[in-house]
Amino acid sequence: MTDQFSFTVAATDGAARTGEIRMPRGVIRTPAFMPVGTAGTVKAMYPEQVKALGADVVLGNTYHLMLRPGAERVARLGGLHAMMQWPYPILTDSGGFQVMSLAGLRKLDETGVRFQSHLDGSTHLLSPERSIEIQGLLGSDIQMQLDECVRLPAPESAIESAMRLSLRWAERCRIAFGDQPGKAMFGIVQGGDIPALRVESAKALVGLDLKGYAIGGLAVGEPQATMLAMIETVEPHLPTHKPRYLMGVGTPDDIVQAVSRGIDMFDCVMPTRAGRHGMVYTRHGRLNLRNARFAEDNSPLDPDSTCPAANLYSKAYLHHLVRAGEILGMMLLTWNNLSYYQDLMAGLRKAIAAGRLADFIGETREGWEKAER
Ligand SMILES: CNc1nc2c(CC[C@H]3O[C@@H](OC)[C@H](OC)[C@@H]3O)c3nc(N)[nH]c(=O)c3cc2[nH]1
Repeated sequence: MTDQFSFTVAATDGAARTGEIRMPRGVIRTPAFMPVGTAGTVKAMYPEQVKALGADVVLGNTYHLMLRPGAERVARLGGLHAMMQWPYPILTDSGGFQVMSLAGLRKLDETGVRFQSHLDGSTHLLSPERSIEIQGLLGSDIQMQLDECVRLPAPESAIESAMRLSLRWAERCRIAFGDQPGKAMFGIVQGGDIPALRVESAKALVGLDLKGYAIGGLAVGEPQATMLAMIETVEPHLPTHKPRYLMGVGTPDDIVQAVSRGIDMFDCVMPTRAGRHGMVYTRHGRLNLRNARFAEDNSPLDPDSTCPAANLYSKAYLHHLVRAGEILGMMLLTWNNLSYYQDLMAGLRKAIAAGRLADFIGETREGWEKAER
């Protein structure tokens, strides 16, 4: 049987690539932005809308879903795709990052992470094997290894031990995942802001011959320059014929910078979370619609956008909804933001295919500067 998970690079422009990941549940056009649907929903959006905007894959999260509604329950109910009415690919994170940032009492050792639920204080063990088992129960198409992500800045000793633990956990996840045609398990490169550790992590993971490689441990408080330097450090050691996923990134500028350095996949809560708080991303930059200057601005966010949230409603109305805390405000701004992110990704894919990425990035950044003035 041909392997049902394939990645094809259609064109390159410098280190940037555009291509497709083909899986049984659908095709993921890269560079891809993956809307975050942590608890089985992309907040404030209908799944049909998310698809219509151009998203080919959404994210779920082991930590949240194992606590509520529970992985075995999701499996009994037919899996995440059926529950959330998203028949396309789903990528699930392994939960480690969340445990370290959300859970109550937690103890990390070689076995895994023991923690107390932030919902009801119940105790849980998230081991590499259990994380893969949960992702399987959810029905995830692309599963992430369990890893230890260290926030930056951090002592080199902490970064080194987390990187080595993550490598040992990658091997255990690979054994637990076994051979599931049509599904994939990605390794996660760690190593903080230390180039030698980053290279060691990348080389060891590539030695496991995984289907794809994430760069983790970034967008955890470090300056953008450090994040970009680590991408440049790791990228040459990752195979060109497999996808690269930069976890938790990022702003539109982060994304264009990382795409030009060879990243294929992104996830970030920014467009959805910011939308719920009145912040919008447009071709003309970022606007805070809570600002009184919009109270009588009858112009739409972007008349040239195909998204009704951007070309139909006035800033004044959106400002009113945000100030009034109206649910429609969250819905429209989330819709606008995800639409802008997907338009940006479509523009990047097109520019790489045409060999004009540098021009596209220049034009895009010029547009952002307009609003800031
Ligand atoms: C924001 N910066 C950032 N996010 C990161 C995430 C996803 C968080 C996960 O949390 C949820 O969003 C809040 C998403 O879950 C659906 C996401 O996958 C990471 N996940 C793992 N396993 N390892 C990392 O090194 C890592 C680093 C990150 N840096």
